[in-house]
Amino acid sequence: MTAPAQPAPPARPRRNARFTPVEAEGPLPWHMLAAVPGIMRDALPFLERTAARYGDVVPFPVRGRPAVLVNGVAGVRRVLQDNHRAYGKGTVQYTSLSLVTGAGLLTTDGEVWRAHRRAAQPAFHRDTLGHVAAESLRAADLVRVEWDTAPGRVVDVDDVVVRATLAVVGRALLGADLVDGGAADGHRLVAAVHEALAVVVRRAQQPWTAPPGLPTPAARRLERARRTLDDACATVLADRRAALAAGPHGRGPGHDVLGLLLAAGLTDGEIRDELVTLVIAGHETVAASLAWTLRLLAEHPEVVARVHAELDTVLDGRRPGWEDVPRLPVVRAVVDEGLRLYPPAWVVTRRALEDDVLDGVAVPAGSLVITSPWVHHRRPDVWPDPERFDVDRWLDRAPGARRDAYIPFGAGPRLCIGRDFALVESVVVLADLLRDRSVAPAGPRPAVVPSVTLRPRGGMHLAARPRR
Ligand code: HEM
Repeated sequence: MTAPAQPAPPARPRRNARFTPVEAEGPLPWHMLAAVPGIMRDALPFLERTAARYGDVVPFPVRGRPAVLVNGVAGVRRVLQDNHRAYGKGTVQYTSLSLVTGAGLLTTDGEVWRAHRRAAQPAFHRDTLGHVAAESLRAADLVRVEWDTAPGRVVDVDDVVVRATLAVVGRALLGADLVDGGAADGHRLVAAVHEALAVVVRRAQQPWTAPPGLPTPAARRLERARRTLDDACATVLADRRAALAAGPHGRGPGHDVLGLLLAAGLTDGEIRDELVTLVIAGHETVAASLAWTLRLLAEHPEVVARVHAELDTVLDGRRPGWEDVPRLPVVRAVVDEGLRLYPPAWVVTRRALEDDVLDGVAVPAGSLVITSPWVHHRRPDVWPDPERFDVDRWLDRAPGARRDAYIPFGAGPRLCIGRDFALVESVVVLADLLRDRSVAPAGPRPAVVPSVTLRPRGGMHLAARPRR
């Protein structure tokens, strides 16, 4: 005899129904209010807690257009890849960034984006990145010199890699020396980028800040920083035009990104926006990744020993080159694992242009959709013991589910144009630095400051030790 069917328990009313039309549980306004000071200090634990408590689609209780945190592997994949046409870049994150970058690849949509991406793409093709490896060795030299001359061989790695990676972007993409050359002095350029981004981040965190155009102190700082960036770009462009007028030069107008953009007929204003975008997107991201990865290595001498064994076998004492990159799987696994735990682009946002359904939840057109590589890379169902720095995740196991749950460079058509550039640079810099040395912590692991990228609070002080 079968038991009589039990009536289904009445569906529990959604506690946040008054505050969001998105039919999933999420925090209530007073939870958000209580969380604000913590979010302002460090948004990452809040995002982690929220995802762990509410699941794959979490609406926030905001007035106006809904805001949803999307954590599910399928949901994030749908936003960035499978249904990418239904999502645009009109979010606070990107409109604030465009105050500095203008309408560059990171912030634009539609035809302008497509045309500029098509024009720039050949400069980033995997087969053309030999010069990135060569420039990365010069970057490693910069770090090496600082390390070898610093008292106690302790340096703020973060400070030096930011300048080193700026030099790589300048020379590899624009044929310009942004650190020691005439375009701008590196410290000033780095300071201008930081200044501009600090204002942008504050704007993104506090949507109630003064409208652009009001002469507030922050607006004046932003304007000064923009002028430094504009001057550097104008110098780079003028130098290239002068060189072209003087006859064929070096890699010519058609090969590096500046040459490609000129050849595609972009206006000076459009080129300025793309150059600022590439300088901003292309150096602090790689620098943050290198700084955190070196810190993880400093805490894991057993992994450094495996790196040393690989470098001894493959390089036998010489410096690494581009052709070595595929032959260094352990170094590459270190880079991949570093990017998993410290994805510099820790949040990626979109505006829903149409109604959609994400992980079974209807998300209306106009919603702000927030995805977080930081949260995604810590899903315990995909990444067992997620906080563990475990390079064997990349060496021993088939990609399986982790392929879709690993998004340090985004996914789909808006995948980072500089992905392979960054990977070549990171592998070559790490291989060259570790060839003859180890790293050791000089103090506790710094706190993470989730700004435009993940910055180490107070810098990243590490000691270099000669190899035993
Ligand atoms: C570890 C280093 C890097 C990380 C983690 C990173 C991360 C990302 C992510 C997550 C996106 C997608 C954003 C979105 O979908 O909204 C992106 C886009 C982009 N990145 Fe990177 N990036 C890195 C290095 C670079 C480098 C080296 C360059 C250039 C030299 C670069 C240039 C760009 C540009 C131009 C875009 C916009 C692409 C488009 O939408 O067409 N990035 N990056």
